[in-house]
Amino acid sequence: IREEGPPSRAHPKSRNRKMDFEEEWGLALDDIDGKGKGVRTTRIFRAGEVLCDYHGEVVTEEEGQNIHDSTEAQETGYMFFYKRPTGEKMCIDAHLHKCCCHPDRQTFGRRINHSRKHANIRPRLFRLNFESGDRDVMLFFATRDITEGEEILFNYGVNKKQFSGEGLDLEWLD
Ligand SMILES: C[S@@+](CC[C@H](N)C(=O)[O-])C[C@H]1O[C@@H](n2cnc3c(N)ncnc32)[C@H](O)[C@@H]1O
Repeated sequence: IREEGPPSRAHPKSRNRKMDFEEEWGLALDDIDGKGKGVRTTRIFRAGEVLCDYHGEVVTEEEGQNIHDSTEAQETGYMFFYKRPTGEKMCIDAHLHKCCCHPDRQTFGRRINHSRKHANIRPRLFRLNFESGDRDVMLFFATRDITEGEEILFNYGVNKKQFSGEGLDLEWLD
């Protein structure tokens, strides 16, 4: 997954603390024919709205490549390579199912499938200030109104050669 690059909304009032935030926010994990897992909306999202982030550990491209090369092939699809406006090449590593900041729950960004032709969200890079310091955050925005129950998809911006680890049957990489 490769991309270049504030609005954030207040968290909705918590109705059920056990519910994953993103489920409450309007996203749910689902089995998608021929794609494994994917993410669907559970409410309408308006064009321009933020759906979620691509959550993971921010590392340099080189570190990301090393992790990629030493990780099982089926886990290597969970890495988002991008370039900062300053030109630095970086990677958000989400190959682990749970991250160290949310060890009790899964995040949805890593489960979003690819489509070039039917993408309905797009990633944008932000540099946000946290108590722990400034951090890169990749947010997904709706590119059009999205109805309830739609699968959310974004353009990975990769070609078949970059996915050679998965074999030659990559018709899905439209
Ligand atoms: C970031 S993961 C997406 C979530 C993944 N489907 C899962 O079950 O965890 C990327 C991997 O999902 C699969 N994938 C993504 N988009 C797809 C599509 N349009 N059709 C089929 N498989 C897809 C590929 O195996 C890819 O390496």
